[in-house]
Amino acid sequence: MSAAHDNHHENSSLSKERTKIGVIGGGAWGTALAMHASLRHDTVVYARETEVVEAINDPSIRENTTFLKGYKVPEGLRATNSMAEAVQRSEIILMVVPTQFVARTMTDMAKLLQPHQIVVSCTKGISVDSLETVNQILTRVLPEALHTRLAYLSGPSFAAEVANGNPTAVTIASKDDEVASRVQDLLSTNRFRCYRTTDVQGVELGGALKNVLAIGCGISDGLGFGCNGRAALITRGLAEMTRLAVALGAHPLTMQGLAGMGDLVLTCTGDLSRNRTVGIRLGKGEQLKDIIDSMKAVAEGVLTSKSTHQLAK
Ligand SMILES: NC(=O)C1=CN([C@@H]2O[C@H](COP(=O)(O)OP(=O)(O)OC[C@H]3O[C@@H](n4cnc5c(N)ncnc54)[C@H](O)[C@@H]3O)[C@@H](O)[C@H]2O)C=CC1
Ligand SMILES: O=C(CO)COP(=O)(O)O
Repeated sequence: MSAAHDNHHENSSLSKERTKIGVIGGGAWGTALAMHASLRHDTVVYARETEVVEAINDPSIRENTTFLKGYKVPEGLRATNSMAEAVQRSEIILMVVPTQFVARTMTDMAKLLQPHQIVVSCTKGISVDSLETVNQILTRVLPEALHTRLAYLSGPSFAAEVANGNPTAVTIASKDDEVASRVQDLLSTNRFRCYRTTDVQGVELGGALKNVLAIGCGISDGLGFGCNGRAALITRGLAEMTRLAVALGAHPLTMQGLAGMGDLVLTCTGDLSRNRTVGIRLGKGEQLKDIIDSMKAVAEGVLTSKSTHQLAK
């Protein structure tokens, strides 16, 4: 099967191997992925916020009450305020911080990493300052020995649904297929199906660009434009995403997979989307600053729309 597609992963080959996983970032997605990983592996999540660590570890709470309220974490999951603890013990490190903090966080992490470890970015955005994708940031700030140890997880996956154990499928991208395959093996379960590809650029751009269109669809819905308008935005939006991504080196078929169309449809239609919610509120007449100020969570599409505009020009 072509490496540019989501490669099918047979259920029968689900591995039971156990390893150590560290998750960097205790927001909604970091927490949901840590909850998922802890069902199979010895997992520690690093969070900056003391209250997040305390609430997850407190036997009477066992929830990330700040970013993912309402979902009890599995028994084995532990949180820490020490990045070194989460990184140094782990074979796989899931990096789940918003785009604007990736460079700083990974510069701190660089001195803790060993070349046998694998770093999986689960972030979806394009830097507004440098117009870099996360892959470009990581290859700039991490030592060369780690450049082949990088992977990217993307696709339609609301944190709350993963935390709830709902069926989900994602794509794992790495320029080194063995690295993608290792991550695929270790993260797959019968409720969380991982496909894989070597098209890092396509997977990253799909995940970043769909957030911009989700804001657009939200605006359309907020204005009451209805289903016709939304379907037009999704369809023509996918064509625009594909043109930009291909111009930047992506494989066009990646945009038809989970990290492209899959996540675009989810985020443009699903009411759990923060980006879509920002758009709906804009469409109803609120000011962007007021919307952002009222949110604890990040809506990556706001800054990525600026980056995308620059890249398109
Ligand atoms: N929430 C979701 O359903 C999904 C989110 N993602 C992506 O995951 C990434 C992280 O998002 P969430 O976990 O949802 O975050 P969130 O919006 O729930 O929480 C904000 C995060 O930003 C971190 N943060 C705030 N200030 C910081 C700083 N100065 N330095 C470092 N980190 C700081 C917080 O610690 C927290 O982890 C984003 O790129 C998002 O697009 C991807 C798939 C699903
Ligand atoms: O990327 C996501 C689901 O795949 C989450 O989207 P939002 O950030 O818009 O909530």
